[in-house]
Amino acid sequence: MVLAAEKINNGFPWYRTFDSLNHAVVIIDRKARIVVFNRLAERIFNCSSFEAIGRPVKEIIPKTDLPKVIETGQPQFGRKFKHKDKVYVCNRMPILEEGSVIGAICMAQDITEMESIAEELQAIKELKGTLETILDLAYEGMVVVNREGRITMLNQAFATLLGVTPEETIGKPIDQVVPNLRLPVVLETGKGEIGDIERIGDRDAVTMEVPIVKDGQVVGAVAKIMFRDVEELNALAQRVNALCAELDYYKGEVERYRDSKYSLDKIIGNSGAIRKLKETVKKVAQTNSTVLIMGETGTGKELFAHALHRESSRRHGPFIKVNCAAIPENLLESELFGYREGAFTGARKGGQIGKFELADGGTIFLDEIGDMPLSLQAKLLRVLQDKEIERLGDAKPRKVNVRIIAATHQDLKERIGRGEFREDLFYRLNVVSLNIPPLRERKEDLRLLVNHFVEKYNCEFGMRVTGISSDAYRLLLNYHWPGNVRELENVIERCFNVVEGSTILPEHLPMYLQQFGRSRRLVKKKCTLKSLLDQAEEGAIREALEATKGNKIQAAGLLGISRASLYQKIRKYGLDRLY
Ligand SMILES: Nc1ncnc2c1ncn2[C@@H]1O[C@H](COP(=O)(O)OP(=O)(O)OP(=O)(O)O)[C@@H](O)[C@H]1O
Repeated sequence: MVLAAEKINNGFPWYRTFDSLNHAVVIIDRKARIVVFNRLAERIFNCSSFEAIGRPVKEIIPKTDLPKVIETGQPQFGRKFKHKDKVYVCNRMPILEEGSVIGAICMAQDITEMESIAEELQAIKELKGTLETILDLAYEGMVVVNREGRITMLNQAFATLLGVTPEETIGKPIDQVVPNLRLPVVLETGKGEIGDIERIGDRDAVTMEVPIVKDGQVVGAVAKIMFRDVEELNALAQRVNALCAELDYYKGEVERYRDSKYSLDKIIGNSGAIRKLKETVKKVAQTNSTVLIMGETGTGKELFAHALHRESSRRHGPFIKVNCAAIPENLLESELFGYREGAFTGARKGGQIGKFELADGGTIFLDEIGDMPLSLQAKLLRVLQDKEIERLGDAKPRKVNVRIIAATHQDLKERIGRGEFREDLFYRLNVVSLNIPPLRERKEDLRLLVNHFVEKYNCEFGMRVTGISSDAYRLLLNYHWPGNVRELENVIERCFNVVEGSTILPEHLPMYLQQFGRSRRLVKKKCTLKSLLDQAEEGAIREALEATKGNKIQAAGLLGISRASLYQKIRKYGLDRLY
């Protein structure tokens, strides 16, 4: 820095003092020409003092107001200005000599950092204000204490419970304000306590108390009221329990009804009738037509209904089965169509969705349709025509996108004749019909079915039965199977309970089957009682020997006769060559 009037004051370079200040200093004379330009000024305005001194200040700092100070003689304090991304604050003052202005001085300081700190502080202040408002408006009561257990914050909700104002509690020890809270213990142990029931004001509240930990040290603690009243919690728990129970009920219902278990390949049978039915199912599955499945009990009607659903484009939708015969008549309507809340005494709150709505986008299987009451038949007819349902007690029609498959073991024409089934409904349902013949009319399927069930029960029982003896099979073949495939399956399952070796023998079959075989033989031959008894005895001995693989001791045991007696009878019937 160079000074215009050099080295006065005993040669001490006093002007150097300006360089040691952490302010930028610019001094001008009466004509606004620069006389002092210190080192910081040089750096800020990127101009050396050598260049600046003697030049009009406006040439070096065009925006400065310093000449105005000379004009007015008035100082300016705390003026902010920006220069190259930095913020400065400056004071400008006139320099006086004997009352007249002989120049002016400007001292500027870089406050960029302070500015950003101030901005941050402002943001924090605003955030604090917002948080305070949130805490005060919060429904839950909240209180914060410092390390000493003195209250630093208590929100309005808590204050209301205590009947005080938040302000009057600040700074007070927590145990004086809320004696029952366990905050002092939490401060001591550093462990949170959640779900305690504590008396606050005039009620038992459920609280949560947790320490505030900073750098591993407990610096305070906070308590929050989770439920103002235990009763509130009880009510909530009851509500949650009720909702869970309801959810379980619906989950169970959906699981029970939604799943269509059987595909076409699960239907066993190679008879012409079964093959043709499978072909029809594949074709019909591509349409939305209503299907009526007819057949005796146990012929596999439900199996075909499942397979039809699985083959159709609705396979990802629900498959809902309704057994019209199993549901009491007075409940069937609400079961099928649902009901509105308050539709009848005992109706669930919120009403209930019916099976038709549950099947939306999928298939509804109306099993035992022949048992549907006439009043409901009329309603079902409307659903078939309009594709919409009405919940019980609710006149608002609801569109449903459902494919209907109905099944019956009854002769519907006969029922129509007796006035028990609507003819118009029969024709609406019978758009496509599948007639499943009884097992006795397709005995060629018997072998496959037997093998299938033997395999199934081997898996279920963990056994290794390889098959059925020819005698036993003959008995099955001769039987008329009134219960069809279901009955056959039951017979095989029963055999698994009694079979000992790897083959199912006649005596493993139920007695009625064994007797059925014999009585048919006997009736055909028109024998005398004596010969009938002999035949029965011979048959029993043969079966016992077959079952025991010729072991006479075991066979005698099975028949409940002595070994000697068995030998005698073997000889009598000429069986000694065979066994
Ligand atoms: N072709 C088949 N292949 C394999 N299992 C079959 C067959 N037909 C029937 N079943 C079995 O027989 C039992 C009865 O079948 P399903 O319930 O489908 O008969 P249904 O005709 O609907 O009887 P119902 O009229 O009594 O309701 C089931 O266990 C089923 O798995």
